Amino acid sequence: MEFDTIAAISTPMGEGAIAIVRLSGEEAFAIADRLFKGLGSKKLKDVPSHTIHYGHIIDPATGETAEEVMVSVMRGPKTFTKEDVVEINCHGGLVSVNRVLQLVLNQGARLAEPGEFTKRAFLNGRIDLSQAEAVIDLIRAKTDRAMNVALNQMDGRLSRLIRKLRQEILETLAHVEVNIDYPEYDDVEEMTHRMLLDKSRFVLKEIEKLLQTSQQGKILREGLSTVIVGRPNVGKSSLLNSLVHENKAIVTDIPGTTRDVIEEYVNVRGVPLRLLDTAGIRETEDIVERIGVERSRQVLKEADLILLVLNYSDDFTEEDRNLFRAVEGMDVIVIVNKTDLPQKLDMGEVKELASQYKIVTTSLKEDEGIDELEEAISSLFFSGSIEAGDMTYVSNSRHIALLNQAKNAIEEAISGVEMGTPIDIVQIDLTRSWELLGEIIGDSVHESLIDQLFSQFCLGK
Ligand SMILES: Nc1nc2c(c(=O)[nH]1)N(C=O)[C@@H](CNc1ccc(C(=O)N[C@@H](CCC(=O)O)C(=O)O)cc1)CN2
Ligand SMILES: Nc1nc2c(ncn2[C@@H]2O[C@H](COP(=O)(O)OP(=O)(O)OP(=O)(O)O)[C@@H](O)[C@H]2O)c(=O)[nH]1
Ligand SMILES: [Mg+2]
Repeated sequence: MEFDTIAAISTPMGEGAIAIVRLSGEEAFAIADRLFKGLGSKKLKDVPSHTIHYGHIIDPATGETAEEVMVSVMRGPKTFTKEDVVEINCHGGLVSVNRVLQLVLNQGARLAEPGEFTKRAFLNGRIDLSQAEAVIDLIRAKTDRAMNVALNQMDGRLSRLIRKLRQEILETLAHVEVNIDYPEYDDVEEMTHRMLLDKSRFVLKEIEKLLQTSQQGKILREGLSTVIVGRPNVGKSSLLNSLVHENKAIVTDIPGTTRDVIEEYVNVRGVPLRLLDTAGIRETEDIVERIGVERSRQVLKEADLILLVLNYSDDFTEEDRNLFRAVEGMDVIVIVNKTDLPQKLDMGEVKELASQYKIVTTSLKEDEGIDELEEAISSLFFSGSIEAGDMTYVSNSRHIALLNQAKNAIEEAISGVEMGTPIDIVQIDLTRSWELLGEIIGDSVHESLIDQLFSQFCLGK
């Protein structure tokens, strides 16, 4: 495939030691050669591939030196994009790289769109769609485990498994075709049914196995959505601050301090939490607070984990009881806070209501109980057993949705065979599952989806 030559700054905007302007495409060497002056009169187009060269960038309009650089030269197809790639390593700092980028664009390169380098790696066939999506996950990974999941997917593990399943389905379909051609043998129909069932059940089991990893996979990728709830003034914002080890949320002794939902990412012993501090839930006349309380109820519904905070130095109220009702059936840790103050709370009542939950007592003021809470969170979700190392996880909602649809199609094929539905109907279901699995790796996906996926990348990636 032939594309124009693109360029972008591939390092973050800001001061740093080095910043890179990357070029990819047919004209990459020619454009670089019009700007680069190395020692002697060597031309980048003539140097061996995968070598790096010291020299200067000269503004052709003025003849003045614009930058002192190192230039990497990589000839396609053995490059990230499979095209000719030049990377100009500039001094860090915004003026320097922007100046070099501008000169490169003046020479005919086009400014790359976000994700366009990776998109080319996909369009030129170096990686498939799920591998490209893993590149985004890798950049966004907030913990070691999330990074390992992304690395595995980038390495093509998920792709290989999906390809294997598609191959199984294809072979099954081919066998059915062959058998249909020999209807004169009596046992052919019987054989066809047997094989269809065996193969479909095998594929179904593999898809189910993958889907079973999706909950943990999603948590590793997006963080466990953890909502702190409790009556006003019990110490919810203090809890958020303790867990993130920073004063992120405003804490005062005025009930109703937090008005909006506050979101922070924190890594608790390898469990990535997306921590949400909410407005204390109570009936209120204050309009701003009321909106906040409504939002608290909203985020509650989407939570993976609830941290329900009670006040040790206050009576158990009807509002507390309502909270327990609101979180019924969810994963909950009950936190009894302010144990440094005199006890008023009836712990017997709490223990009764929270019989199926873990209860942790804290004094956030005295910095007590946080260790126990962190322990409770990590043991609740990983029971110490999760290791991203060797597992193939599905973590991407697009993949999960497609796997679920493929699963449904296979299930329909199976029940079709069992109920004696005509074989051509069963073939349609199997073909559909084959297509749905194909969308995961980007065989048979719509162009607008591809554009939308790559636009999530950062500039220069
Ligand atoms: N300077 C720099 N560092 C970088 C990147 C880059 O583009 N530039 N990468 C950008 O993300 C990552 C490295 N990823 C890469 C993946 C594949 C190839 C590549 O050339 N693959 C060839 C085989 C190369 C060979 O055999 O020597 C291929 O698969 O055909 C290059 C970089 C991280 N570090
Ligand atoms: N004595 C004592 N005071 C605490 C403790 N934890 C929090 N506080 C105090 O309780 C008050 C309320 O704390 P916040 O963290 O703002 O409570 P909140 O639940 O976020 O309150 P709202 O946002 O109004 O719903 C503040 O004055 C805190 O300093 C504790 O363990 N002991
Ligand atoms: Mg608060």
